[in-house]
Amino acid sequence: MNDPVLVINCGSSSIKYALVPASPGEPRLSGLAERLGSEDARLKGVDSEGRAFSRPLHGAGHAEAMAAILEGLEGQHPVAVGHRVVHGGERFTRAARLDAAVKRAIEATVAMAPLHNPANLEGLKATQALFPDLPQVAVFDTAFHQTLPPRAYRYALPDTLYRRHGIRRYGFHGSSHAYVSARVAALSERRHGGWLIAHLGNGCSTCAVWQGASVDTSMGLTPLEGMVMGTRSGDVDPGLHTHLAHQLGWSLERIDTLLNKESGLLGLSGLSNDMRRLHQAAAEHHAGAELAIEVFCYRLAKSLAGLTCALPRLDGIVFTGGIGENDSEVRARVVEQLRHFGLRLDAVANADTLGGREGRIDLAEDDRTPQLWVIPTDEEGRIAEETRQLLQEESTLHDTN
Ligand SMILES: Nc1ncnc2c1ncn2[C@@H]1O[C@H](COP(=O)(O)OP(=O)(O)O)[C@@H](O)[C@H]1O
Ligand SMILES: CC(=O)OP(=O)(O)O
Ligand SMILES: [Mg+2]
Repeated sequence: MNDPVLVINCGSSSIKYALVPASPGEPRLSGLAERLGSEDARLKGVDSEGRAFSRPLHGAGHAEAMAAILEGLEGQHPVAVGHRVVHGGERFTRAARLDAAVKRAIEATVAMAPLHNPANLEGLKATQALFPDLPQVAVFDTAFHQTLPPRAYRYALPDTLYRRHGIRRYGFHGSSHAYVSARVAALSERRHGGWLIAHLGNGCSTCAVWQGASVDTSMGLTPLEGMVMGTRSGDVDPGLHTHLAHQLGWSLERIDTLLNKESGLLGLSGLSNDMRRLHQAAAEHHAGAELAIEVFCYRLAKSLAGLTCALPRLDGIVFTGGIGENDSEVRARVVEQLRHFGLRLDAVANADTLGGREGRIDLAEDDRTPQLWVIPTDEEGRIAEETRQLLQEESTLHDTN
C-alpha cells in the first residue's frame, strides 16, 4: 500500500479506522472496535489479505482498543493520522495540524459536543502515544458549514449570546456532506447546482449545498438539533426543559440523557435504535416501530422541504449513511411526502440501489424535475484527502521558505 493515511473516527463507544492508500483504486484496511467499555467489546474488520475478522476485546476502553487496532496494522506504514473531530467551533474552517493550541481549542468545545469531542480527544491521545513521530491532523465536522450565511446560523436570541458565547448553528457531518455533494456534482450533468443531502446514520442531518458550499443544515449548536436519530430526539419545543424540570423535578443531566440517549427511534419505538430491527418489528405490526418509522420519515421530509428555501434552485436530493444507502422504503416514503416538488421516483432503481451502490433513482426527463440519487458516503476518504492536502501545503510552504 503506498503512503496510506490512517483515519481514526473515535465515537463515544466505538472507534472506526481505515488505512486509506494514496491511489483511490487500491483496497483499504478498515474496521471497527465497538461496545467499548463493556464486556461485549469487539474488534471487527478486514485484514491485509482482504479477509473479514472479528474478535472479542473483553471490557476494553478506547486506549486498549486503539492498541489492538494498531497491532492489526503491523507491517503497514502510515504517513500521517487524520482524526475526525466533531466540533471545531468557529475557529476551524478547515483541517488543522494537531498542536497544543489546537488540542486546547478542541477541549474548549467539549460542552457543545458532549457525546463526541471527549471521545475524539481520547483517540488523539492514544494515537499520539503510539505514533509519536507521525503528523496528526484534525478534520472537523463543523468546518464545511462555516460558509453558512447569518440568516441560517443565527438563532433568534440576544446578540450577546452569539458574540460573547458563540451560540449559533454550527452543523455537523461536514466530511460526509462535503464528499457526497462533490460526488453528485461529478456524476450529474447538473454539476454544482442546488442539492439537498440527507445523511442518515446513527446521527442524522440534512444539508443544502449551493455551488459546492453548505448554505444551511439541520444540526445546530450541538449534534442534537434537527431530525429524529437513533437515540437523539432532534427538535423538541425548547420549553420542554423547563416543563420537565418544574413538573417532574428532572435535573439538567437527566434531561440531557433523555434527549441524547433515550429518545429518537429508540424512544419512539420502545424497542431499538436500529432501523433494520424496526422494519422487522413493523412487519409484525409492532405499533411503536411503525410510529418511529413514520415520524422519522415525516420529519426528514419536512426538513428537506424547509431547506429548499436556502437554494435558488433545487437540482436534486441525495440519500447517504446506513439508512440513506440501504433503506429503499424510507426513501420512497420521504419522496412521496415531497410530491409537491414534482419528484418522480424510479421504483425499480430505488429497490435495487442497496449495499453500497451509487446511482440515480428518479425518472426525471426534463431539466426542471429534481433528480434523486443514492451515494454511499466516504467520510474516511474525505478525511484522508484533507489530511494529505494540509500536509502537502505545509511541506510546500516549508520548501519555499
Ligand atoms: N439494510 C438496511 N436497511 C435499513 N437500515 C439500515 C440497513 N443497513 C444499515 N441500516 C441502518 O443504518 C443505521 C446506521 O448507519 P451508519 O451510517 O452505519 O451509522 P454511523 O452513523 O454509526 O456511521 C442504523 O439505523 C442501521 O439500522
Ligand atoms: C455529529 C454526529 O451526529 O455524528 P455521528 O453520526 O457519528 O453520531
Ligand atoms: Mg457511517
